[in-house]
Amino acid sequence: MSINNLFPEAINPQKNLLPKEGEAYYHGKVMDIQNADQYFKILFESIEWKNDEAVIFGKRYVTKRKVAWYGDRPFEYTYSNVTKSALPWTKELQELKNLIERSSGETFNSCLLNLYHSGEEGMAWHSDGEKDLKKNGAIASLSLGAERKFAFKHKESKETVSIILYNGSLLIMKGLTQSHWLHRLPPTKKVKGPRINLTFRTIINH
Ligand SMILES: O=C(O)CCC(=O)C(=O)O
Ligand SMILES: [Fe+2]
Repeated sequence: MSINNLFPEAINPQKNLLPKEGEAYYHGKVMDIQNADQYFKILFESIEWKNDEAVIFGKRYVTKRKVAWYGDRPFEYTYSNVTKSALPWTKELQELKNLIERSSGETFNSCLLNLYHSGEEGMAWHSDGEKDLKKNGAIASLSLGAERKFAFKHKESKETVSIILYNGSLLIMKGLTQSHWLHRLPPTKKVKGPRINLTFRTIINH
């Protein structure tokens, strides 16, 4: 396993982190710490956070991690077998969407937010290949709050790539990434502070 960005000067948003069959670009920090901390605080207080639910083999699970779903229109989005309707953008989410669109050169029409209260909450291996998402569309992941490790694992070869997601940093996944790679946010006892992650996405209507 390799940690690609131990040194911030080595961060290159043009460099693909994945060795094959996908594209992931780490932009590092796209805002200063003061801004990142301010956005964290506002989102923590103003977003309609709900515990995530998942129905797996008919059994309902409730996670400690909280989630929220916003978008251009009240898109219905099925995530972990649970369908949610998107809420309208708040002022701050609209600002962050604009920033992320300028930084990435991509456009997005929705955002899934995750709130991890501490390092003990994470997200298991998965890919974001839901049928409502634009196929091979970009997903932009903005991190606020505690720094966390993030890992990719190739579905066949099992090779892994890991990075550290800084406060105020942006990661873009696009192309074949979701078809060929899993990703996760590993839980860790070392991180005590909370983190908010925003994944901007493009939903399509069928
Ligand atoms: O919190 C993260 O960095 C990952 C979130 C994620 O993978 C997702 O919401 O699909
Ligand atoms: Fe994901």
